Formats: sequence, C-alpha cells, structure tokens
Amino acid sequence: MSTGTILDRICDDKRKEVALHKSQRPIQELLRRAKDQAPPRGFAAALDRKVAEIGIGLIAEIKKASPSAGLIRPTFEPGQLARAYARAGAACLSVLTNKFFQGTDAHLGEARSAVELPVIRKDFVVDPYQIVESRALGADCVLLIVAALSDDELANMEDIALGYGMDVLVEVHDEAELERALKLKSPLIGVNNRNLKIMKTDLGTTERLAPLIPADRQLVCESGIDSPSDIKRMIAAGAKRFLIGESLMKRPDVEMATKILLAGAKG
Ligand SMILES: O=P(O)(O)OC[C@@H](O)[C@@H](O)c1c[nH]c2ccccc12
Repeated sequence: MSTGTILDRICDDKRKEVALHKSQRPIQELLRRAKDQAPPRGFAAALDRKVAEIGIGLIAEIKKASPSAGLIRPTFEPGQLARAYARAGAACLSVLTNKFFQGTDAHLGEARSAVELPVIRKDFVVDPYQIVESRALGADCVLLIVAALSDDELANMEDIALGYGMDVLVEVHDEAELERALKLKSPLIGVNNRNLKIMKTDLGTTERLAPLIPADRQLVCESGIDSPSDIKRMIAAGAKRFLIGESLMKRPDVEMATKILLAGAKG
C-alpha cells in the first residue's frame, strides 16, 4: 500500500488502472496496434538538431492541470497548442496523459497529428504494458521515473521501448537516483527540479546534479522554469535541453510566451 507521498498515490492508482486496461484491451491487441504505427520520430535527435541550430532544445509540455498547481489552462485544445509550440521553435512536445493532470490518451494523438514534432508520453509508467500502449498511441518517447521503479523494472521497460525504436527519458531527482539511471542505456537523463514526493521545486537540484552527468549523456532540465532568468541560470549550470510546462501553459498566448522564453535564453 501507499506510504502516502503524491508519487505513491499516483502510482498506486496507475496500477489499478493498468489492471483494468489489461482486462479490457489484451496485450495482443496492443502489440498489433503498436506494430501498425509509423516508426517513431527521433526525439533525442530532434533535441540535438535544435541545440545545434539555436543553442537550446525545448520539450514544450501540453498540460491542463497538475496536482501542485491545480487547473492551469481552462481552455485546452491539444492540436492548437502543439501548433503554437511548433511555430515558436520547440524541438519536441510532452503530452500528459495522466488523469491527475486532467490528461487523456486522446490528447497525445491530437497533439502529435497536428505537427511533425516528436512527442513524449508523459505518464507514470509502472508496468511494461504501458510501454506497448504508448507506442500503440503513437508516442515517440516514454518517461521512466527512477523513483517509481526497481533497477530490473527500469532495464526491462527501457529494453522494450528501445526495441520499438522509441527514445527513453530517464528521470532522476537526487544523486542516488542518478547513479541508478547511469546503469541504463538511454543517453537522455531528466533532472526533475520538482520533488515528486512533496511537489516542491528547487532549481538548485539541476545545479547539484549537472556536474555528475558524464559527457556521453544529455541532461534535460525539467520543471520550475518560469522566466528567462531561470533559463539563464540553468544554462550557466550546463543545461541545453529543457522540459517546460506550467509557465507556458498559464499564458493565454502560448506561442508568444514560448518565443519570449527562447529569446531570453540567448540574450
Ligand atoms: O510545469 P513545469 O514546472 O514546467 O514542469 C514540466 C515537467 O517537468 C513536469 O510536468 C514533470 C516532470 N516530470 C514529471 C513526471 C510526471 C508528471 C509531470 C512531470
């Protein structure tokens, strides 16, 4: 049972949901649908291209609400938001499909079919079934949260994702989790500035962990970036790749807000 943190609560709920999905949609059906999908769009490669082109690779997040912020964006149309982010110069999209964030599986397809950008399915993966499900939904990348999984689970789910040609973003929040992440194959290491157990954000997390990430891995600085000065601070810490949601989603004009943030990163 749950030890009471928000992460535990969401993961416990996920396990129940996955059990239900398994009974409704047998794995054979998902395997078939995953195989029928067009190949994944290269997620890490798109980040690299933007870093080479404009110095910064942005994963722009489509998120209606969150446990920490409540309702962020009352009028919410994933396709429109995806196009706004693409026009503003994002490298990739992140789409929340989790109900605690008022996300649905359909949001992923709506966003992805509106643009050519690669998309990460942002959810709480607790079972290999969800990796196949993510590919069946069209996801190009999946998130694996180290705090929520054992070493064996991480390695197994990473292998399944890589087998589909998807990228994997491995998320950590402290030194011990980083050490476990570095045993995996994926080069994309997400440092979440938000502690998912208490939902508090501290940009000092990236400053602490960035120097510990080897040169053959890529740091993705996640959460809590609210202004051009925050981006500058994170660039000074060594970040070139960013995952940003709330500060863009809460602005009525998402395209303008994204352009301002990206321009501010340069100046
Ligand atoms: O909205 P923010 O503070 O810019 O953060 C985006 C993203 O990093 C955050 O949504 C996130 C990072 N890791 C997660 C894991 C699950 C759910 C959500 C997340």
